[in-house]
Amino acid sequence: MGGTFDPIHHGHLVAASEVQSLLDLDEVVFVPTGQPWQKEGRDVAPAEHRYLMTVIATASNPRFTVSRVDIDRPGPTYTLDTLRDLKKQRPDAELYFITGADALSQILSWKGVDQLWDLAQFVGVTRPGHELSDKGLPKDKVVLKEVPAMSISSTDCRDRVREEEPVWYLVPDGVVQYINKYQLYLPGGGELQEDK
Ligand SMILES: Nc1ncnc2c1ncn2[C@@H]1O[C@H](COP(=O)(O)OP(=O)(O)OP(=O)(O)O)[C@@H](O)[C@H]1O
Ligand SMILES: O=C(O)c1ccc[n+]([C@@H]2O[C@H](COP(=O)([O-])O)[C@@H](O)[C@H]2O)c1
Repeated sequence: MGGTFDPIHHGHLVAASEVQSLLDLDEVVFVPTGQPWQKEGRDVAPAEHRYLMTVIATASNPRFTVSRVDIDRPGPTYTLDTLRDLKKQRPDAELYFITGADALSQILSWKGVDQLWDLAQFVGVTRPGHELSDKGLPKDKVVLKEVPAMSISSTDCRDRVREEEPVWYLVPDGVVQYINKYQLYLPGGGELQEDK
């Protein structure tokens, strides 16, 4: 499952857990984006913070892992590269790429979309406020799944932190504490050790 995870929240985690169970997947690899080019113009927290929050959020699930392939690759993040890198690391694996309904509806705008279908199956999952559809997508490469509705977005979590409203229970406890520790999403916050 690829995502900017700024921050990772229970919508991501429930979707991943549900797809793991429905498809009986051995592993769900969370892949935080390096430079999410379709989010250019937005302030995105440093990749190391997003990576570490993803590690904290997934640590207790033995089937969840986190990959650095996208944050360690320079330049804009393209799923074409993500899937090629994951395939190199797991040559025998059958890959499934999990996306929410909003991301799936944008997939035709992704780099080299025609080549994506040969690299993985795509699993589109329901997300409140977004229509889940495989219109215009190859039917044999895309599967649609209903997951428990979690009306949570990273945008809302960031806004809440900024407004000093709670994000408890929207994100895992360790992620709340991480956000507080580094003052993420607050003016002047989010500095990493090496920034200083
Ligand atoms: N509540 C949710 N339910 C189902 N899927 C979700 C949910 N939130 C995010 N996703 C999916 O997870 C992937 C990564 O999402 P992303 O990290 O951009 O989170 P986001 O909440 O959409 O962030 P932002 O609000 O900053 O745009 C995308 O495929 C997205 O569709
Ligand atoms: O490959 C692309 O061109 C592309 C364009 C936009 C998004 N994606 C991927 O879609 C996933 C969700 O992205 P986002 O921006 O909604 O967090 C993440 O893995 C991104 O790298 C990929």
